[in-house]
Amino acid sequence: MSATDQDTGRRIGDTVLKVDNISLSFGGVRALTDISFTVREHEILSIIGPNGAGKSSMLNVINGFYHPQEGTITYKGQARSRMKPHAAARQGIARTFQNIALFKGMSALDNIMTGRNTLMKSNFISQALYWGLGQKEELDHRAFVERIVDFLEIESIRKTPVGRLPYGLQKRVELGRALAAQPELLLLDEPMAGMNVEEKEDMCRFILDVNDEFGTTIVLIEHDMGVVMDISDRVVVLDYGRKLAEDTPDAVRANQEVIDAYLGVSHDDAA
Ligand SMILES: Nc1ncnc2c1ncn2[C@@H]1O[C@H](COP(=O)(O)OP(=O)(O)OP(=O)(O)O)[C@@H](O)[C@H]1O
Repeated sequence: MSATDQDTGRRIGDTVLKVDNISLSFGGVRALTDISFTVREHEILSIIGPNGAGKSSMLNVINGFYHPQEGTITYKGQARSRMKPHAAARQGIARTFQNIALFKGMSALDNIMTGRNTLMKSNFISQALYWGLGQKEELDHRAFVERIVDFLEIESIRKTPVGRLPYGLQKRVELGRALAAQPELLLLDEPMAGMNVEEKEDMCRFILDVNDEFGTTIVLIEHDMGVVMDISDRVVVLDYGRKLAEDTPDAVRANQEVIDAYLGVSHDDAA
């Protein structure tokens, strides 16, 4: 299960996201210090590092949840020091969260539908005025959501309230909701945390398929080194809010600083 260009026929493109000298503090806590790295179009880039290294904070800076004190994010050629999460969503950035953030009482289908919100053009007034137009848009959105349901192989649970689903399937629905926004850049925060081996294999397959079939660029945080080494084109290593390495999986695995800080010691969830 390797994600090299040769295997998948993907073409890694130019830089789509550039993180430049990002520093972020919460009061006296320095979460990120002078972090720079690039993400290329169509690649799968993993961010790894010990607990508290700043991985989730980095994703939150990329999609506008956190505003760094220093540095810039350049996405599709447009540089900014801060932006709002809905602006990031409109520009094609979607994410999932470490702890599942779904509407537990709503069906899998309706949860995935909420991912279409940023793409809905007709608001309440225009829907009232041009009922036919709003109806057509609704049908298009529903059709797209059904495609996602097919793609993620969750037909049998589409009507089930997500709170009743096993954890692995909830994670899959959350991925579906992110995909509903048709993202160009997908940020996944520990998509396989808490999963058994079989669920992890399924999720790996879906991530590779999303990347391959939709051409989606993916940045993911993952603790399972087997998964990281298998599916990543490149890996960024953080430690205490600083970048230790940005390289291919093989080079990262052989990097003595990374081994000393992270790979050489036992840590949560590491395979
Ligand atoms: N909203 C916040 N308020 C205060 N401190 C925060 C906040 N978010 C993160 N931090 C702090 O920033 C540092 C980095 O946290 P972050 O969650 O980004 O690390 P992480 O590498 O994702 O950790 P984990 O692997 O445990 O999820 C930690 O010291 C954390 O306590």
